[in-house]
Amino acid sequence: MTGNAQREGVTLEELRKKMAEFAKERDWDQFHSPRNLLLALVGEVGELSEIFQWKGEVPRGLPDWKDEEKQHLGEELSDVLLYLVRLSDICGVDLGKAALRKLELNAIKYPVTSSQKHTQNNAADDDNGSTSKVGVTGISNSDSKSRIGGV
Ligand SMILES: Nc1ccn([C@H]2C[C@H](O)[C@@H](COP(=O)(O)OP(=O)(O)OP(=O)(O)O)O2)c(=O)n1
Repeated sequence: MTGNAQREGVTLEELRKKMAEFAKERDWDQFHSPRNLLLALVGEVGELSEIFQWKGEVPRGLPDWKDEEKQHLGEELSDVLLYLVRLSDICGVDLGKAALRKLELNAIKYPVTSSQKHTQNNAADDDNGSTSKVGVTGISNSDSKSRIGGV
């Protein structure tokens, strides 16, 4: 099995258990309070932001980035994820379940309109791969009138 295949199989539950073990082995449970973990999470989001700071907009897939830069990005994304998983655990929230439920709520709040379906079909046929603003933002014209500034 390749490294990639292994990584694809990682579950939130595995990460939750590993973070719990990591803290226990070091006697760090005492420091992993909800507030401390939240602050650590925000700190790591700051470190993640620094990677993109002053670069302007960058294309998807980061084609011009060096391997070391992408590796660093992966490390900061991981720190954010690991603290988020640990914070959820310490707060007694099943993050996977909560996220699936939130996706369902999002789908109800932002239903796919027939015009968006039409746009997506057109985009699939479009050799340039360009999509309309509706497809890119996920906000339909009618939604945007009521939601921009009001969400
Ligand atoms: N009390 C702690 C300290 C660290 N970690 C774990 C979770 C993060 O994945 C990582 C964070 O480690 P650092 O605080 O050393 O942060 P960085 O790895 O980002 O290092 P630096 O800030 O030097 O770039 O270690 C943890 O669980 N609990």
